[in-house]
Amino acid sequence: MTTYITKALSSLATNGTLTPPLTPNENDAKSILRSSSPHPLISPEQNLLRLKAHLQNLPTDLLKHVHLSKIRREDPSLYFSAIRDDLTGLAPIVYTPTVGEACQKYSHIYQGPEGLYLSIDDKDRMPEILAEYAAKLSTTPQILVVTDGSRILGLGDLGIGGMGISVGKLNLYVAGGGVNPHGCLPVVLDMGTNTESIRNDPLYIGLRRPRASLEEATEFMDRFMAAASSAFPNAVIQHEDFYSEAAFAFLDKYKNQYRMFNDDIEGTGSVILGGFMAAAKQASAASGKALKDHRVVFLGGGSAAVGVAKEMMNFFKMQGLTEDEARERFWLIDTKGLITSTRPDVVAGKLASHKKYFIRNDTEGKEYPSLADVVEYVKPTALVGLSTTFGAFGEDVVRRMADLNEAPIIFPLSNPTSKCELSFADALNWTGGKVVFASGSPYAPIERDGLLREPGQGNNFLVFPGIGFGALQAGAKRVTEAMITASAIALSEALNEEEKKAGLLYPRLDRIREVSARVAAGVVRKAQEEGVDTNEKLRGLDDQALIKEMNDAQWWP
Ligand SMILES: O=C([O-])CC(=O)C(=O)O
Ligand SMILES: [Mg+2]
Repeated sequence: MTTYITKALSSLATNGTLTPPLTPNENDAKSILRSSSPHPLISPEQNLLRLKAHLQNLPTDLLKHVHLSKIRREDPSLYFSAIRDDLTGLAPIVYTPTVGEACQKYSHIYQGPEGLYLSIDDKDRMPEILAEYAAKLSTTPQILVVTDGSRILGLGDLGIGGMGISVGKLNLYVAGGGVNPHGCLPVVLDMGTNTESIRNDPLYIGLRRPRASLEEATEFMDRFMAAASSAFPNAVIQHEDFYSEAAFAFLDKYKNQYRMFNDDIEGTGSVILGGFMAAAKQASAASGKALKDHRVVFLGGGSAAVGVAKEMMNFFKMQGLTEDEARERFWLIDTKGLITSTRPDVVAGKLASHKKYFIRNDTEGKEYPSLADVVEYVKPTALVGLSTTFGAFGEDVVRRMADLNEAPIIFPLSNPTSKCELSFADALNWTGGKVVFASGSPYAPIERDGLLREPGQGNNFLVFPGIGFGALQAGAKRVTEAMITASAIALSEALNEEEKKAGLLYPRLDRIREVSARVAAGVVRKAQEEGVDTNEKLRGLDDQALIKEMNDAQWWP
């Protein structure tokens, strides 16, 4: 068996694919038969050591990802023991950035089903298919992560390859949130893909048709949401990586109807609000500027950008600003420049509806097409990137941010690293070390001026496991906006003294279980205050007791 897999993996290393599929030879087949009963002398500890040693020998992160996926299917306890043992080291393999490459090559590295694959061709049979699937499961799903693959990280439309992201998110639900792996159901809704190279790939395992229109997709989603909520009545449904228009449309449509939330709009919004609360404090301490006077420029106009900007408005409301005043703190730039009321496409009524909220009315007919123009005009204290454009925060702009600010806040958040607007090293160099930094994908710490500088990772995995787990534990009927904001506040309060001293914006990854329990407790508390909880056992507990309940409910490998 091992030789077979080693051969397959080395073919993947040299060709980048598993083709042609290798067939085990006679000896391999014999060893497969022999290995079917457990070896009496092998302990779980030794298995873990063996897995680590094997991973070290694999030459690329993708091969490590593929090997770990196999282990997860065969032995979830070993898999999650490995992640528990070294989350910081393995998160970049099982999650971003490597999961992005795994989604791109999904049909090439496919080794068997990992969850529920639903096709738009079956849209009329959703209730039967889901009921049948539910009947076959030995445990009831608690968390569903569902994508249509239409906008995977910053990598675009990957069709059925989006399954990789549903699986990746659920890895973090288990490792970070403490959800039982048997309660996790990854789902991909195959509605075609507009990426021609994927459609024409002979190995592609999805529908070879252009992506369904939003109207067709909505019809499918309506049926899926209804059937999934009826087949798994207690589950929380997380929407992931839908393209912006669909993401907003589905969130608006379903948030008051089902126990669901959108991770890119709401999860990313929460995590950046949480990090910005710490960043703004640091920057204001350095500059003496009032917290309410921060000015935030966004590069990007997608679901994550608009979701984050809306969620960040809560920061300014906490400083006493009205909604209109809070909105005035944000300038959004999409592919056509700063979004102004006088821009020709805006005048022509062609602006996507989710961006309309942030149209600037105060630019007196002048347009600002580039980021550098906007920085000169706004003189921002903070720059947030959700543009999916690698290197979009160029040297001139970054140096200018450092001229304008004692401690410029720069958050290049696009994922994976190949789409990130600015590397941590460049951010430090071009600001002379002044930057307050968080990125979406991980960067390693860097020593500078005798200090170890640790970058923040403003990735929604710091909150979505807690949001989902909290909603589940509360038996929440809905996931309300206030519950999302509560998750951000709980995250910001989870920083311990050592982390604050080290200037971190986010808690360290090795405390993720504790942090998720706090986030979950914050979510439960807010659900109770909003009257959407149904779990009476959690009512009337003080904060410490609630956090303990969340900790105790976590699954461990
Ligand atoms: O998956 C991640 O790393 C964060 C995220 O939701 C995205 O980029 O769409
Ligand atoms: Mg996402």
